[in-house]
Amino acid sequence: MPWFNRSIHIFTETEVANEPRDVKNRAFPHALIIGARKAGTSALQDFLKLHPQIRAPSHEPGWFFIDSEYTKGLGYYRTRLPPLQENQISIEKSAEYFHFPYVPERVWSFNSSMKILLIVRDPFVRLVSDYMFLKRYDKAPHCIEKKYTFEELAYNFTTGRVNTRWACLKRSVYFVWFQEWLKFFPREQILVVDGD
Ligand SMILES: Nc1ncnc2c1ncn2[C@@H]1O[C@H](COP(=O)(O)OS(=O)(=O)O)[C@@H](OP(=O)(O)O)[C@H]1O
Repeated sequence: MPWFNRSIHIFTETEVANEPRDVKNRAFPHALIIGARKAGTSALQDFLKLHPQIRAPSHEPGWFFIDSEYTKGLGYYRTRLPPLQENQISIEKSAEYFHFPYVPERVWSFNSSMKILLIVRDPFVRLVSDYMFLKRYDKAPHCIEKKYTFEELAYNFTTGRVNTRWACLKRSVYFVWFQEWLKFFPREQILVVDGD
C-alpha cells in the first residue's frame, strides 16, 4: 500500500508493557470495535458500556492506530483513555480502523491478544449511510459526495457497471478489508456482529 508511511515505528508489546501507568490508572484497551464505518459501531459501543465492568472513552480517542495519532506515541494514547478499576476492561471504538490496511499489523504488534469486534450491516444500506453522512459533513467541504448524486458516483456510465473505484463503495466490500485482519488475527479472535 503506497499511500501510507512505512517508516513509522510500530510499537511492540514490550514497549506497551513498559509504558508507565499514570496516577489515574488509565489502561490500554483490551478490545477494539474496528468498524465498519456507518454499520452501528456507536450503538454497539453504547450497549457494551452498559456493563459495569466495561469502560470506553466518551468520544473516539482520535483513532490512535491511524498515522496522525499513532505518531504521537503511547503516552498520548493513554491520556485519551478512561481510568479503570481493578475488575474493569476498556474498549475503544474507531469506526475507521477496519478500512485501513496498515492498522491490523499495528494492533497485533501492540497486543496480539486484542479482542476484535466488527459490526457489519447490509453493504448497500451502509453505503447510503456513508454517502449521506459525507454529503452533509462540514469538515470535508471538498469531498466528491458533496458534488455528485449517489447515482453519478455509484454507476460508471461508460462501462454500464458499478463504479468499484468509489471509496465509499469500497468500504462496503467487507471481505477485502477482512482479509487484511485475518493476516494477523485468528478468526476466533474476531467477533463479527450482525448490525441489521
Ligand atoms: N441500535 C442502533 N442505534 C442507533 N443507531 C443504529 C443502531 N443500529 C444501527 N444504527 C445506525 O448506525 C449508523 C451509524 O453507524 P456508526 O455508529 O458506525 O457511525 S460512525 O461510522 O461511527 O460515524 C446510523 O445509520 P444511518 O441512520 O443510516 O446513517 C444509525 O442509524
